[in-house]
Amino acid sequence: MLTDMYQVTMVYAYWKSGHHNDSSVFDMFFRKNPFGGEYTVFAGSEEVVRFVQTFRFKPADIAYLRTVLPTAEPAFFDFLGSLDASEVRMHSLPEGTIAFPRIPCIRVEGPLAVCQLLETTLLNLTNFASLMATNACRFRQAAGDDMTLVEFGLRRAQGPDGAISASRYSYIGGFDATSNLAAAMRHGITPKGTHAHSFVSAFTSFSDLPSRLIDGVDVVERALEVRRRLGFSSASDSELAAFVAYAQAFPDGFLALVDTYDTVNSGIPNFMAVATVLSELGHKPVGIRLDSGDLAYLSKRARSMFVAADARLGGSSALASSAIMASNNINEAVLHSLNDQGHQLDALGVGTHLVTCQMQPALGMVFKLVEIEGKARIKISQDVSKVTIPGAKDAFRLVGKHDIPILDLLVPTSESAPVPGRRVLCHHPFEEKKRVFVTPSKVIPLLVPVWIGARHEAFARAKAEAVAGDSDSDAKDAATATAGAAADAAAAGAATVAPSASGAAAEGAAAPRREGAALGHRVRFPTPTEVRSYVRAQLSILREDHVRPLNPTPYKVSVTAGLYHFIHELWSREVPIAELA
Ligand SMILES: Nc1ncnc2c1ncn2[C@@H]1O[C@H](COP(=O)(O)OP(=O)(O)OP(=O)(O)O)[C@@H](O)[C@H]1O
Ligand SMILES: O=P(O)(O)OC[C@H]1O[C@H](OP(=O)(O)OP(=O)(O)O)[C@H](O)[C@@H]1O
Ligand SMILES: O=C(O)c1cccnc1
Ligand SMILES: [Mg+2]
Repeated sequence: MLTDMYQVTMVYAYWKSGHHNDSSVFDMFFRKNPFGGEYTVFAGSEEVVRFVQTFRFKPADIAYLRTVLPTAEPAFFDFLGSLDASEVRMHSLPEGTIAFPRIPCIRVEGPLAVCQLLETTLLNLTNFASLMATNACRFRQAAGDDMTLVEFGLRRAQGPDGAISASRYSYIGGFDATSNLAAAMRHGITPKGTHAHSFVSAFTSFSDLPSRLIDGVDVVERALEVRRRLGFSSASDSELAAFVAYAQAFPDGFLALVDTYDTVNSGIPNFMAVATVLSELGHKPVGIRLDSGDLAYLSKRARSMFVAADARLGGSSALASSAIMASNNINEAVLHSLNDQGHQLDALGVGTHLVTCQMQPALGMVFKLVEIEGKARIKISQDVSKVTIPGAKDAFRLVGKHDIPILDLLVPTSESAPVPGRRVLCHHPFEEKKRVFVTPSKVIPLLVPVWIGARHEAFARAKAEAVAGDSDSDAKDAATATAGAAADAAAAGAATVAPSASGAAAEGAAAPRREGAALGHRVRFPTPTEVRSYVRAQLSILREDHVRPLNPTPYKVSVTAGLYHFIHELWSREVPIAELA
């Protein structure tokens, strides 16, 4: 039911006109990379497979739909209630694959009615997931590998589900931890947190502390002494009381938010005082968090204060290695600017602009029919970028010397796959003059089976047989090819599909193996950590100019010569030449 009403009304019309069982192929793809970039991290496929596994209208849904469509024939609702994804087959990019425009992220094959019904939910499950993972990946690229990145977005995210998805997919994109406990628990992400300003303001004096001791030592007295020795006379005692209370609770996890009153004259000195006592007692204080002001300047100032204080205290206080964390409306541009200013930050907490995807609030993933009853379909548009690439296709990443991907190639499923060491002509899908020969050293199949419904093979075979009796030989060939592919997959073990791009994948960037299953069977999905490593490995081998933040070079997505000519022939067939008088 998490779908648009028009899916159900279309299905009614398909059913009434006898087309509900037509064999169909849909491609889910996007046309433009987000954030002015030239790559997208595809995500959400695990959620898609989980959805398809249990796809079915419940009796209560059917009862409601009867009230929504009161004029529909009663038998339609019996049909709707009987639908599931057992005749559907789905190929997908492995979760975390770096994807490019026009490459099908998911190819869905099966009866028209069911495939149509999957559209909205599949888009809902992948659009935000992919946008979020891409956004996080850009933050990671900007921050560099050594920065600890913590997602702080729960309070600003688009509702509870937006928040959980944001945490999950920002982890995949390269964040290290989340403040969101529900997401951490559900997805096995490391939870991390500091404390808020309210914790500091909750203490008014040392008398708020029921005890001044840590390990039997009067920490207040010792901290006041360190503060004096370091020469800070205007630091807040109530802030120091709060820091002592936090240190008593977490003597080995002491991280202080230092900007409640005055970062340089109070927060940092109070942190140094408590941290010094803790390290004298054998504990290891963690560091500070800056949450306002000039974060580059304050990080550098804090680092130099730590170094100076450490020297003054005899060089064994461990202050010099304290971590400096920053938060406060950080976005990608701020991050690049902090880099330019030579910040001294070790960790960042990022909320609002990460989880709301400030630079672009949605990805335009779409779901288009590319084949029906073995006949390729094309959607024409004045805007050439919106013209769809017809027919069932596979996608391959052609990798050149030094394991660097050269381009992605769309190949009709009826054509054979490109082979390493063999030269292949790659056409721009729409611009005649743009074509190149590529001799790949490796070929990575991008679309792997993630769902083969238990009855898909029977459906495809029955369709092929029906078409065999037909006179249209084009349709016959295409349908036979579809049935053949289904049979191959079935022979490979329909009940335990083990899709893997790893066979031909570039070293270090292999998709994590996923053991899929037909309806009702148990599935092992790659862990978020495996997906995260896969994202990282691919990014590290892509040409730098494709992934740079500003004005990157587009990565090529091409079609085979056969597909190029087919697209243009079909286009001419579908759009007759206009006559002007
Ligand atoms: N050195 C810096 N270079 C570039 N941008 C920075 C730098 N330091 C902070 N920023 C960014 O500038 C913006 C400052 O926002 P704002 O004026 O709301 O902060 P503030 O007044 O210091 O803090 P608050 O309002 O939370 O007390 C934030 O987006 C922050 O991330
Ligand atoms: O700035 P973000 O990237 O969204 O990171 C999360 C913010 O949430 C907290 O602020 P809080 O809710 O206490 O409010 P404030 O900073 O606006 O005062 C925290 O101190 C960060 O500033
Ligand atoms: O743990 C923190 O410091 C935190 C968590 C959420 C939002 N802001 C800060
Ligand atoms: Mg803030």
